[in-house]
Amino acid sequence: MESATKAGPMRVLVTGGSGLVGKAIEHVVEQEGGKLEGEEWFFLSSKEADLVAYFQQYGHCYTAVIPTNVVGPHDNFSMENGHVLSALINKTYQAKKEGTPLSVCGSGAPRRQFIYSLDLGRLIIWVLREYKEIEPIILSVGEEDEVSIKEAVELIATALDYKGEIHYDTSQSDGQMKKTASNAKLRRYRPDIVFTPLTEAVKMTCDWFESNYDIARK
Ligand SMILES: C[C@H]1O[C@H](OP(=O)(O)OP(=O)(O)OC[C@H]2O[C@@H](n3cnc4c(=O)[nH]c(N)nc43)[C@H](O)[C@@H]2O)[C@@H](O)[C@@H](O)C1=O
Repeated sequence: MESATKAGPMRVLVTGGSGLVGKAIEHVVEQEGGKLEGEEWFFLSSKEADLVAYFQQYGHCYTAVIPTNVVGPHDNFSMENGHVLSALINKTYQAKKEGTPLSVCGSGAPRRQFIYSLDLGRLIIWVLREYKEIEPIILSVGEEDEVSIKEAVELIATALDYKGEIHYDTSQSDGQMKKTASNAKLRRYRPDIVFTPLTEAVKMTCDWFESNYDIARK
């Protein structure tokens, strides 16, 4: 850590700990233009955020991003502890294969905003290069793009061509009904941004899961 801080100018960014965000950044850097010369990036998971003080001490520029729920390839698709859409993609895939009903936790009524991981990766790279504030920035689709879990389940069923029964298990927790986040600050900086529509994001993630079933985390 100490030698890293002494290596020269760098940007430090605190993100959530999710593996798919790292993969998305890797992909964006490889496919859409590598690191510029002289750029040093350092990512901290939110669990390591206390290290921020360490970087401040050495005068390095840091900031934090706050993404909302994420969907995309390379996530953990575990039915027990995956993020909601990834867990549901795997559950739907298995239900189709086994001819069993799809079981969704809770009523399906809670609402969430989902950002496609590659959109998030692009935004994180923009933050590293251009965003100079220390105050965190929410990286999210708009409030108008919030969907219910039930609507998201229907997108997955269509993408995977699942025509079986969908059971909403209300003995399981709904969690928070809403966590609506405003992307007004992001919009002020980046009025040009066009987010991948959720239908496409879900379809691309389902296609990736089906094609990479053997290697997917699950
Ligand atoms: C990024 C994000 O990652 C994590 O969140 P998450 O698990 O992806 O999603 P959540 O907690 O925002 O919502 C899940 C909603 O969806 C329903 N639901 C239905 N069926 C399944 C299911 O099969 N798995 C899961 N996980 N949820 C299900 C479940 O009842 C609830 O209403 C958190 O660390 C959160 O703090 C955070 O920021």
